[in-house]
Formats: sequence, C-alpha cells, structure tokens
Amino acid sequence: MQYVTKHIIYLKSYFNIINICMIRNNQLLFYNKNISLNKQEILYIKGDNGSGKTTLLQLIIKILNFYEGLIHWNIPHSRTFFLPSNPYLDFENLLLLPIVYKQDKRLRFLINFITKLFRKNSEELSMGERRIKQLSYLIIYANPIWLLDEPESNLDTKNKLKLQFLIKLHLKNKGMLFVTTHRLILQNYTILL
Ligand SMILES: Nc1ncnc2c1ncn2[C@@H]1O[C@H](COP(=O)(O)OP(=O)(O)OP(=O)(O)O)[C@@H](O)[C@H]1O
Repeated sequence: MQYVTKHIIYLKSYFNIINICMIRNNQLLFYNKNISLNKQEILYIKGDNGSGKTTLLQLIIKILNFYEGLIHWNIPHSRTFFLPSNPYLDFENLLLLPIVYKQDKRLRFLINFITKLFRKNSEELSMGERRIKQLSYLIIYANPIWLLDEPESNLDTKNKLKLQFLIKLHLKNKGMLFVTTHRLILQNYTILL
C-alpha cells in the first residue's frame, strides 16, 4: 500500500525513476533507486569508478533497456542531447552550425570559438578542443533535456566556467540536466550509486 502511494507522488514530476535495479556482467550495480526531476533542475549522478553512472544515463535515454523498476517521463516526446564521456566520438552534420541560441550576447564568444574549431580537422584537435566541439552541440541544437557524461573532463578552468554559464542558461530556459560527475558544478539533486 505504501509502495503505491510513493508511485503517485513521484509521477507528478516530469521525470521519475522508481525502484530501479541494474545488474551488468553478473554484478549488481544499483538497487531500488528512486529519484524525480522537474524542469529547471539538475540531477547529479555520483559514485565511484565502475559504480554505474554511465549505465544509468544509458538507461535514461534508452540506449540500454534491461533493468528492473520504472523509468517514466511525463512529457510526451522531448528532444534530448547526450554527451558521451569519450571525447573521440564525433558528430556529423555540421551544416547546422548557424542555428544557434540568439537570445544572449554573452554566448557569442562561444560561437566564435566554435567556428574556429570547426575549421580544423578532427584529428588536429587536442582532447580539450574535442570536448568543446562536442559541447558546442548544446547550443547548436536547442534541446530541452541534456544528459552529460563527465562534461568537464579535459576542460581548463576557463572553459569549465563557460560550461557552468551554459548550464545556468539552459536551466533558465526551462531545461533539465542529468550529469555524471565527480565534482558538483551547481547545487541541486544528487543520486549516489
Ligand atoms: N558495454 C558493456 N558491457 C558489459 N558491461 C559493461 C559495459 N560497459 C560497462 N560495463 C560494466 O558496467 C559497470 C558500470 O560501468 P559504468 O561505465 O556505468 O560505470 P561508471 O560509474 O560510469 O564508471 P567511471 O566513473 O569509471 O566512468 C562496470 O563494472 C563495467 O565493467
């Protein structure tokens, strides 16, 4: 009975994880985890190496679908952006570059930087530049839901601050963020694996 009441409360939110359990390689990664999230909120997924942070992100965006429990979205169909932790993964279709957020002049520095980056071949980019190139898709496509796997890795302090600014803007624009991290960027909700 108590179990049902809990479900009713959780389902009021845009996004809900209810009693989720995950076994991978015959190893229990997490057990009976519950969390809900709304627009303008961040969910930090924290845990030791190998604890299942990336796995949870993959479950949320349905790259993986073998789990127990419930992952429920209360929004019909929403565009998501998934940033993998691997800086070598690249995206195609760079022609979409001119479609950028126009509402904030402070983003121009980023757009200028990205334009320079896209003139270089992928093989010529440093690890940090690769990461910035991947992150640039956050402003090229205005997706309301971001899932970022270790987004700060390979970024210098200056670019970490830019990312922080971009995240604040995303939340102001009613976005949601799921992020795996070893360091909190902004205070919000945390799930510990
Ligand atoms: N493709 C895969 N096939 C089978 N098992 C996998 C696969 N990818 C990861 N695993 C296993 O799942 C477990 C969790 O991995 P995951 O990458 O989710 O952890 P993580 O918390 O993100 O780790 P890290 O902090 O080191 O990036 C690990 O034990 C790993 O060996």
